[in-house]
Amino acid sequence: MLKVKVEEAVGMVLCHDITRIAPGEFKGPAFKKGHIVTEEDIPELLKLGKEHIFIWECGEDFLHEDVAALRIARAGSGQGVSFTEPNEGKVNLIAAFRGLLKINVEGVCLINDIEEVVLSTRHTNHIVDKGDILAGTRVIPLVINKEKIELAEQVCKDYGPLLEVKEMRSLRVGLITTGNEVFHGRIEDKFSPVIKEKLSRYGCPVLFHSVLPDETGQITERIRDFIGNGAEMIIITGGMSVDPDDVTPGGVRASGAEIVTYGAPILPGAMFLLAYLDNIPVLGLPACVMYFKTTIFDLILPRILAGERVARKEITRMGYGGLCLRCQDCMFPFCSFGKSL
Ligand SMILES: Nc1nc2c(c(=O)[nH]1)N[C@H]1C(S)=C(S)[C@@H](COP(=O)(O)OP(=O)(O)OC[C@H]3O[C@@H](n4cnc5c(N)ncnc54)[C@H](O)[C@@H]3O)O[C@H]1N2
Ligand code: MOO
Repeated sequence: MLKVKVEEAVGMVLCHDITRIAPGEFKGPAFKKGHIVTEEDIPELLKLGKEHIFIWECGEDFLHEDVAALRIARAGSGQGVSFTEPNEGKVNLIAAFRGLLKINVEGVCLINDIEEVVLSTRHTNHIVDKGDILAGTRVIPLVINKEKIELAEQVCKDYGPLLEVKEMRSLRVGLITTGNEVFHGRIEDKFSPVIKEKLSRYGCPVLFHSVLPDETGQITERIRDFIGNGAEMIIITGGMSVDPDDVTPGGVRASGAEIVTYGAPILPGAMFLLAYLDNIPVLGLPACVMYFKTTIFDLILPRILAGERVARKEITRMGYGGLCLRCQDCMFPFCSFGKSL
């Protein structure tokens, strides 16, 4: 702390509140701790009886907390992320449009490893709406050594934007319902309405829909037909487990699709299949997707619509946070389900 004459304090940072009292009218801080003194403040300060004030020794090597927070926000924000003006030293990062939030978790950890620097975020890979808060950043002291902020900026450079929002586009879907019991009319198809309703939330139209028996050849042929006719994503239900009549994975394999995974460490969703045929995603959805409100489908679909090609390694990492607690009142995404690393 340094005592300086108010006339010499322009550009310097106040290190205590300065109170104004007008009897019966007002009592409160006229100037707040952390305020940068301006030319116009001088007469006001003199009127308040302040000829000297205490300021932080904020030389060339130091940055005001507002400036520091803005610099971290600017360096860490990628496409689809805007940020607010500082408020009491804190800058909020905000979604500029609806989309899939992507966070470079490793980069965020490195930023927080820098002493006195804070970047606090939501979870990655979740859908955010326009205007949603994504993260908050600030530094702990009122002024901070410039080198720390330069280091934070270097981390952002090395790791790419730490936060971005990816736009999701709707895909035209070819839906294949398998199962002899449905095909022969022994039971009513209750799976397709669930899938159609979920897809409609993302604006994805179901262009084609077939109900097929448990026959590998027919499944293979229909996948190819749908793609040939313009389907941008194939969804197949039924026949995903290990019973003799569960032939869907075989049908997908025979189409020539590259299987990313058959099986996923997500409950519900263990019997999930993901494959790509000519870059078209082919999803085999186990019956749990029909029964449970939230499943692996809710974790994978947004990523596909955001244009990501999901690799097996990413699916295996989903085991951490992959257990749905099946709460009576589902609060997803405000729960631990799908909060993988
Ligand atoms: N022997 C084993 N059985 C099951 C296992 C296992 O590991 N070994 N895993 C269980 C898990 S976990 C799941 S999830 C399901 C996966 O089932 P499938 O996706 O193969 O579904 P299906 O066996 O074809 O059907 C299960 C059940 O749901 C009814 N169903 C299917 N499609 C429809 C439809 N369109 N409309 C109405 N009802 C439908 C079907 O009739 C069966 O009753 O497997 C577990 N079993
Ligand atoms: O394998 Mo199932 O977990 O209920 O999809």
